[in-house]
Amino acid sequence: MSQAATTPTTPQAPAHAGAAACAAGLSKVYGEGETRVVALDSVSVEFGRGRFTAIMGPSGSGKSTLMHCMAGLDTISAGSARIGDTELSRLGDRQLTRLRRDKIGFIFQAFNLLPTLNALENITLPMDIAGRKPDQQWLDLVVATVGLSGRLRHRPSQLSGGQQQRVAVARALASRPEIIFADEPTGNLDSRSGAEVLGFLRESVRELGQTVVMVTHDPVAASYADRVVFLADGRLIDELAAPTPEDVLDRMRRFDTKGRTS
Ligand SMILES: Nc1ncnc2c1ncn2[C@@H]1O[C@H](COP(=O)(O)OP(=O)(O)OP(=O)(O)O)[C@@H](O)[C@H]1O
Repeated sequence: MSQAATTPTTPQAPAHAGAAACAAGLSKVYGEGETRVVALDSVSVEFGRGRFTAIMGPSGSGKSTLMHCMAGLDTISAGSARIGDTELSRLGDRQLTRLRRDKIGFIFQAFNLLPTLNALENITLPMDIAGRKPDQQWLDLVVATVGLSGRLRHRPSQLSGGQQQRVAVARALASRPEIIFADEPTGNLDSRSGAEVLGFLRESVRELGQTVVMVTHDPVAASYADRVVFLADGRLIDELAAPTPEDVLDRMRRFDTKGRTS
């Protein structure tokens, strides 16, 4: 990565009780010698409880790496990453697996549903695997919120792309995780289905108090969030509150210009 990264505008963010997740001085280095890549360079950020945060930045800026490190899917090289009060670097593999299962919901670009199970079975699968009984009232609320009540017996192949992603959203919400990480959740959807899925994510934050962190390239998708944080060259360089698509686009253009002239 370039050494000429822009000065971070966000102050070092210490862990505090109100954050669903937080990173402090988080660095991630891949490879060594000539293949060494600093994917994250001392990133400090908090993801507030009950808030919807979008992570944006150019290709290769470290968005997925940040998400993977925060979700315990990848190890960190320096600094700290916490989910709630739990410091991830202190956990062994089995504890990390349990943490991901019990505290984190995931939504990916590919819906990752099991084709032989119907919508309801897909939604409750992670809890079935964990041997946990779903809270029926909560499950009913989640299913109603994402508008799937009439589709629960359908298999993924009998659902549209947007409906399949809504099943994935419901699956992520079903266990009431501490935090949901979504990686380009609308990347495979047309704009109308994408808007629906983003609307449901937004509603899960507003109505159900869920915490959502979403990686996206799309300024319109980012505008559904309460806050956008921007990465460039592995550093957190800026953030926007209550973003409109125009604000986000404008900010991205400015970074582009800086990148070309520096
Ligand atoms: N497993 C890996 N081994 C080596 N380098 C990696 C690995 N994963 C990511 N990188 C490098 O780390 C940097 C950040 O990658 P990352 O995938 O986090 O970026 P991104 O912002 O999510 O990009 P995109 O928008 O293209 O998905 C890139 O330079 C990438 O090449």
